[in-house]
Amino acid sequence: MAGITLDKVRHSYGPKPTNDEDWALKEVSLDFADGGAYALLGPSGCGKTTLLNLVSGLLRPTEGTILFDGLDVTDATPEARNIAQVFQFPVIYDTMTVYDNLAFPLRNRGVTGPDIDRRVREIASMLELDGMLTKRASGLTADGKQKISLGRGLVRSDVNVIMFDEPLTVIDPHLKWVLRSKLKELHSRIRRTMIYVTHDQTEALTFADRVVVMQDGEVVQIGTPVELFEKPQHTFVGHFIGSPGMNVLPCSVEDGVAIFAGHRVETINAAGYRGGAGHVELGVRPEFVTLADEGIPVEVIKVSDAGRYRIVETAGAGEIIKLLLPEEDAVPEGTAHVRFDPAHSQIYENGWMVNGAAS
Ligand SMILES: Nc1ncnc2c1ncn2[C@@H]1O[C@H](COP(=O)(O)OP(=O)(O)OP(=O)(O)O)[C@@H](O)[C@H]1O
Repeated sequence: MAGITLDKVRHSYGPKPTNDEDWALKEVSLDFADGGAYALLGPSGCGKTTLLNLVSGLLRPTEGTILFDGLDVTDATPEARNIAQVFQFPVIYDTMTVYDNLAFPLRNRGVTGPDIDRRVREIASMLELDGMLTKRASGLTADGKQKISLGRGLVRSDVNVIMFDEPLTVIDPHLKWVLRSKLKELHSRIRRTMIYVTHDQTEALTFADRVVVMQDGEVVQIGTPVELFEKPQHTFVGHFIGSPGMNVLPCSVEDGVAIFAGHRVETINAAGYRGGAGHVELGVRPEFVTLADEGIPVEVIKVSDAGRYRIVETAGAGEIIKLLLPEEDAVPEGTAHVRFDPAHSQIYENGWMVNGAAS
């Protein structure tokens, strides 16, 4: 196992990067702790696969250094880095049996005898493949084949890190949540460093202890699922994580208090704001907006069912403000008032949380 460090790593696929857009990965410095479960989360094209391939050694960074347990591996091959990687689509040998597919990475590394049988059966049982070990892989469904791929990634006990690149894409939706929880359980059992790439927040938040949120080739926040929910350091994180995402409203700050639509709004961080030339916004998640007898006047414009809650979409001061209402509560008609929880309201300047690190 290994702790992995990226020190000022940048990557461009073109030969002479000059502009900001030329970098598929802008400067990234981060640590993946030994034995941690991480997710790289962000929309398509934000640089997740590029970052993963830099760690695995499939790509060499244009700039910067990659260390495994303090050792510089920037120029080391994927084989020398001793990693296992599971891709989006199954990578298996169709003509081999399920058993031989699972045993392959072990035999390839010189493992012999009873150790192979023990590991193969252990992994097959975890992935519920034990009933089909003697079948040829070609006869399996797409789900079954991807399970073999996962098994091949998990079977070796000597790897430094196991990396998953959108591994559940071809999996049937019903099986997805089973495998998602299974991977989490596997991580708790084997405590190997794992990095899981996805654009799906549910997958990231279920699997990872810490999530690395990316946008436009940059890491915007690294945090636990709770930290990303409660203290989004960037409005992008607020939008991208949560369903629905955080309300982001234009505001000003006067004497350390945020002003939205002429109303004073208490926040966790406006008191420390010294003012500047930046664009200031107020962020509050729908979970922390409530209906009140007085406050900011709004009109209810849409109500949708979300299980135990209803999502109530309101319009106030030309902005959409969403809130969650317990299903037993009555939906107001016409004009209503909303209130923001001061402990969960925060201001942002140019997208970044004001005094983020200090709060
Ligand atoms: N082989 C390549 N050659 C040139 N540009 C590339 C190459 N691979 C990726 N890119 C570009 O680098 C940027 C980051 O791509 P990357 O595949 O790392 O993003 P991603 O977040 O993994 O996206 P997705 O979820 O769609 O796989 C994108 O602008 C992409 O077009």
